[in-house]
Amino acid sequence: MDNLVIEGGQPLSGTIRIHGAKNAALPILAASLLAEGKVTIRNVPRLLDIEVMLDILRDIGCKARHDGTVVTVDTSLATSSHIPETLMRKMRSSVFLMGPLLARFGEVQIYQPGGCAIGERKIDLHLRGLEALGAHIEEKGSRIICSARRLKGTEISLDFPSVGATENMMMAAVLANGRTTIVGAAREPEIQDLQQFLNTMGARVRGAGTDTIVIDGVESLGGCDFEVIPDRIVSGTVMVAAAATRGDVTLENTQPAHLTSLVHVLRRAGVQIESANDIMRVVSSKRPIAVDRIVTSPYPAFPTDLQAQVMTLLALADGVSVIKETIFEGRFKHVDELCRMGADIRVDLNNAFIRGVPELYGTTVEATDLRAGAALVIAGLAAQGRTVVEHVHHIDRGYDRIEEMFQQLGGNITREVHKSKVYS
Ligand SMILES: CC(=O)N[C@H]1[C@@H](OP(=O)(O)OP(=O)(O)OC[C@H]2O[C@@H](n3ccc(=O)[nH]c3=O)[C@H](O)[C@@H]2O)O[C@H](CO)[C@@H](O)[C@@H]1O
Ligand SMILES: C=C(OP(=O)(O)O)C(=O)O
Repeated sequence: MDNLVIEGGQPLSGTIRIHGAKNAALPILAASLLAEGKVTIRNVPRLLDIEVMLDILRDIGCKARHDGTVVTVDTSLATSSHIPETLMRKMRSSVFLMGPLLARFGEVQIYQPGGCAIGERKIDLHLRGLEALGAHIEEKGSRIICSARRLKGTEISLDFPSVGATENMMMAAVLANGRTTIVGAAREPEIQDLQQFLNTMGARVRGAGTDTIVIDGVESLGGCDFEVIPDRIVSGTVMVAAAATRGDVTLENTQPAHLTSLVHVLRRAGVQIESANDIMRVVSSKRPIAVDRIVTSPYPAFPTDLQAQVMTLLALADGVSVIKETIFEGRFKHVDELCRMGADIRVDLNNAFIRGVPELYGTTVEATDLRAGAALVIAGLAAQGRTVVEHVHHIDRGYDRIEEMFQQLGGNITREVHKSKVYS
């Protein structure tokens, strides 16, 4: 397993182009299964989760290539709707295959998905939604078999605006008979991107970005050429890193409108931010100011996927900040590691009380999940001395070579590649 080695204390500066969004590309790749024809998807980042999704598509008979940032998928030879447990368990997003495979083959066999250990992450809303569309669902241990001759449009009401369940319902409903209305839908930008992709293939979906999505089923979908939106969480990570190192960084290929809640928090912390079109500039020369209360909630509120990174910034702030995590119960695993670097953070249930310290100090820390890992990289870049971040494979799920991204901005960060030992 690789490590990242960081010599901290240098302000980041320069310009960086933000890669495509993991959380948009993954459901879009799954949705490509709905097409009769070849699909070209651009701005697809080179990430572990994307590789796993392409491996699953290949395993069920599709042809899939990833050249640079362009993915081509030909689903005409897809023959199987059974996903092996080993592949299902490699990431949470394998669950996105359920809706499209059911719509296309009338049957799907999957297993409980894997993913980062950040909380319970049930899939009951996905299953209940498919049942409402007429699917018969059988659960045998971790194996789940869903079947339906043709799904039938209906009204689905989500108790919680789950991103994945909203996306799975949209993908299942596009080929259903009649109209489906999803009430209480998630409103994330990635859902709007999925709507755009489905409509480019010939679907009739509207309402994404609001809490009611209406899908009029069509008989078939065709191939298309589509470009994925920039990754707002990668943008946010870079912005926080610029602020934590008191740097001056310009982001290109970003979407300021997707980052409003983060911009508010950073401005309250005293960070200067300017934006125009798809460019943002983040400048900070002073110690950040504490932010009294941040609450993670579904979009457009503050995203859970930026909670850990912002906690690193506030660990260096002047004063006491409070962060409440309402989405995942296990998303404070970075706290112990930040404390090992000198942070003063106390957790009480889902509240973190962060008493800012003037400096963090480099040491060896472990990335326990994707965004916890990103937070530790930011801490390492801002800290005095040398930080080693272990278990980098978690970070590789969501950042395309994070060390190169920060090297471009002057960060002193390198990867130690560890080849597995061969025992004779
Ligand atoms: C690939 C992708 O897009 N991942 C994102 C997606 O994950 P994901 O789609 O898994 O997140 P959800 O919005 O579904 O989950 C939010 C909450 O709902 C609960 N829940 C969800 C589904 C369900 O059937 N039952 C249930 O109880 C979850 O346990 C969690 O507590 O949204 C999360 C919340 O913004 C982000 O952190 C992830 O980065
Ligand atoms: C939790 C995340 O992703 P996933 O849903 O793919 O595990 C994330 O991107 O921070």
